Amino acid sequence: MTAARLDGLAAAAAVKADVARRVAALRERGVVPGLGTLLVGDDPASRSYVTGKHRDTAEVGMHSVREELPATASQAEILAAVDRLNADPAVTAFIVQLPLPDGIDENTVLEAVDPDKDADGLHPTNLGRLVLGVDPATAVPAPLPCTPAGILELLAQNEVPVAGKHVVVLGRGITVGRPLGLLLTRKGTDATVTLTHSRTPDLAAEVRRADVVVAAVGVPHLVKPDWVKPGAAVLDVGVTRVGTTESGKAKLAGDVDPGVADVAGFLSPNPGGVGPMTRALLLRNVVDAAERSVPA
Ligand SMILES: Nc1nc2c(c(=O)[nH]1)N[C@@H](CN(C=O)c1ccc(C(=O)N[C@@H](CCC(=O)O)C(=O)O)cc1)CN2
Repeated sequence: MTAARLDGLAAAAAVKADVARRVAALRERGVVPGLGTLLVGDDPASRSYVTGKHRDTAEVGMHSVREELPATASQAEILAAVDRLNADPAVTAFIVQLPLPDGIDENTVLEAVDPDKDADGLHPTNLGRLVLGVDPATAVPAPLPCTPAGILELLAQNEVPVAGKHVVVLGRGITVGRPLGLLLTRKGTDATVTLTHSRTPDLAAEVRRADVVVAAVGVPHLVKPDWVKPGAAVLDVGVTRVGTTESGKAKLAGDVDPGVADVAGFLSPNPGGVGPMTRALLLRNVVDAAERSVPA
């Protein structure tokens, strides 16, 4: 078996086309949605993700505002930058690029973001709304964390069902695993989820029971072909820089062994799978926030 490719670039293009249409409609009403970003430090991966986010905003007709601080910035300086973005009328919603440098309390920084301007869905109020919103029909509208929402969109566009299926998520982090478990178990989505982590005793045995596997741990090629049920859908989210090419470009490895393509029914490439969806769903969160801010 060769797995069908869950092409994140194609799926992200469809999301971005819809966002661009909605941005154009808002502009006709005099509203220009704006994304703000705050980058602290000089991690090359974070810098390249933030640069990509600004490129995306230009592509869909949005405005963007970029705040940068050195790796030596204090917690107070970071909180002051968050306050500037909270107060900036040109910023509809913004993100604080994670991870923050060692010694900075990430939760305090995320909590300082105005929940109405939270483009990442990571403010405790918005995560709480996700917890409460097990029934989307009665839920308060709130941004969803971008990678989990992107994974659901990628599966939906490729008609991979999750309702009634067993999804095994590897990784309990706040940007992917934990909110993904909440999203997948909402009414209407109706998956059964096993959320695994570094202390799960027999990871291979858990993964073998999965109809859908989401690997978000950052361990190169952790998920082996003999862990995967034939025909399962496998989403490769984690990424590790494992060196540099001769031309100086970073060499990346996903969490999924390439041999899994011979066993799985569907496989997201990495790069080119979930990463572009994370960026596209960020744009959707910003345009959602802009539409919420104007009368219907
Ligand atoms: N505030 C946040 N910080 C971080 C998040 C997040 O959702 N919010 N997620 C990740 C990083 N991330 C977005 O910020 C992100 C990761 C990967 C990609 C992406 O498009 N990757 C490309 C490959 C890019 C490369 O060559 O390095 C791909 O997969 O094709 C976009 C965004 C942690 N921090």
